[in-house]
Amino acid sequence: MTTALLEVEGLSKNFGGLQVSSDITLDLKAGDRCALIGPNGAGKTTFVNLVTGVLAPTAGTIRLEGQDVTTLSAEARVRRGLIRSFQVARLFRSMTVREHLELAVLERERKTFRLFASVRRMPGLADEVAGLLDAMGLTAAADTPVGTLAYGQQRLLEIALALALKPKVLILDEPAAGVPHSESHRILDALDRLPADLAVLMIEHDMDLVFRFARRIIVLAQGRLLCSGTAQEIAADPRVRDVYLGSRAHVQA
Ligand SMILES: Nc1ncnc2c1ncn2[C@@H]1O[C@H](COP(=O)(O)OP(=O)(O)OP(=O)(O)O)[C@@H](O)[C@H]1O
Repeated sequence: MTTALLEVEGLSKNFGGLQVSSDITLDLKAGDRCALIGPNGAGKTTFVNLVTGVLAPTAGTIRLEGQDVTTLSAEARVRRGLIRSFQVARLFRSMTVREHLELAVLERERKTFRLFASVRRMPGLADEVAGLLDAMGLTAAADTPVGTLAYGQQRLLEIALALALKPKVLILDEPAAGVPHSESHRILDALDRLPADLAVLMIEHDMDLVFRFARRIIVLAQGRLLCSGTAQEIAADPRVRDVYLGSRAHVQA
């Protein structure tokens, strides 16, 4: 039996009187390809913030490789291999794709920014960055400033940056955000090349991508785990249809 890399047990979060996450229990094992879905306001972002340490839970436990990390800082969780993809838009627009990846590798090695001038002398750095560029299909864009990248390339860089931190558990937050539907196959191709033993949890609104990527889909509704299953099981589950239709009716009301 494969041991879980991430175990979440009884996780709950209240904001004042509002319960936004309710008693969520799930786990991720090496090689998992999971997606977390649910209508707007279901609590997906809150769940990710709890797991990554941005928010403190009201109740529940989070374990990484069997160790309780519930009270650890977000940074300490990153050091233990729990990585969430982050938005390139927040980075330096004039720096190139390659420079961003070099910085991310250095960050992992805990070098400081002022050593950037000597970055290229770090043994293995160029090869590691070349490998990340290749895996994410970004080699041709290596010397492009991040500010001029197309959305699809930005999303690929976000995944590459997360991989540079050598994750064990990777949380992909909307990896196809802003990417035209016709281009989402590029994201899927890159996701197919993720390290096989990585545990991946994707939060994504593009259901086509979710259904093609995930071997297990977890559905949240009103902060609770509604059900989980394969793409076929989830697509056929009337409860899932109900929560999505219910939320649309609510939005239109
Ligand atoms: N800091 C907060 N204080 C109070 N309520 C909050 C806070 N953050 C989130 N909420 C509420 O918690 C609920 C879940 O929000 P959350 O952003 O986690 O949902 P989501 O599933 O990620 O939604 P979306 O798909 O729209 O991003 C919403 O009703 C939201 O208004």
